[in-house]
Amino acid sequence: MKRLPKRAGWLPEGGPQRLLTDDEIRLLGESSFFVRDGFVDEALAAEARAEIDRLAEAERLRPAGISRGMNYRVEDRVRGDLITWLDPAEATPALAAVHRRFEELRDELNQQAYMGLDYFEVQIAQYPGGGAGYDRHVDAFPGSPNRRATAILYLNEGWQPEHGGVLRAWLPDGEVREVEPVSGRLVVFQSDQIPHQVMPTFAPRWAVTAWYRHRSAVI
Ligand SMILES: O=C(O)CCC(=O)C(=O)O
Ligand SMILES: [Fe+2]
Repeated sequence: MKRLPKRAGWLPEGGPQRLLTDDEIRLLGESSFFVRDGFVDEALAAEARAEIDRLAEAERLRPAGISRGMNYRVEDRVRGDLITWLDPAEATPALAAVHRRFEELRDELNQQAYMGLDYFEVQIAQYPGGGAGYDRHVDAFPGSPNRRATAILYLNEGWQPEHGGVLRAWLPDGEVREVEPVSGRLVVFQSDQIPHQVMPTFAPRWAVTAWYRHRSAVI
């Protein structure tokens, strides 16, 4: 059979466009953590933030709790954000586009890092300012078949150091990283490996977080 000729501009050199770089994949393996800027462009970030504000105005966000089931409680000294879960079937356009981006990220993590992620859930969180934060925690217990990867996208245009609200993360090699939640920035880490904390926030702070699981995981 005759092979199709290569067409310039059809596929980039080296095959389909990849979302993650080799360095990011390597960092996720070695440090369980990486940060990438520009995961979504400014216009999409601004529109997603506006859509979250409209959800807040419609009182669709509620105080986040800690723990699940019988231990669930709202404890705003531990965790001061307002949240809702993002249902792609009902999402407004920019938030639906953000959801698709997280889906592409899942596919890429599976293809490049063999993470076996089937299922993910996406949470929208807004910290109101006034010193709200989230105490040090891990998103999954080590070795449990629960959350495998966490990806956090920030939507805060014009973030200033005096706004606080950095993500502080303790890496396995002892390094402590501080990440400013600037618009379009994505943080990805292995959910059971990285204790982290949202430092007190003195301006409203928006984040969208995806947690990726394996199909067999107990919810
Ligand atoms: O917004 C952040 O930077 C992190 C939030 C977080 O740790 C969580 O929701 O589990
Ligand atoms: Fe967390």
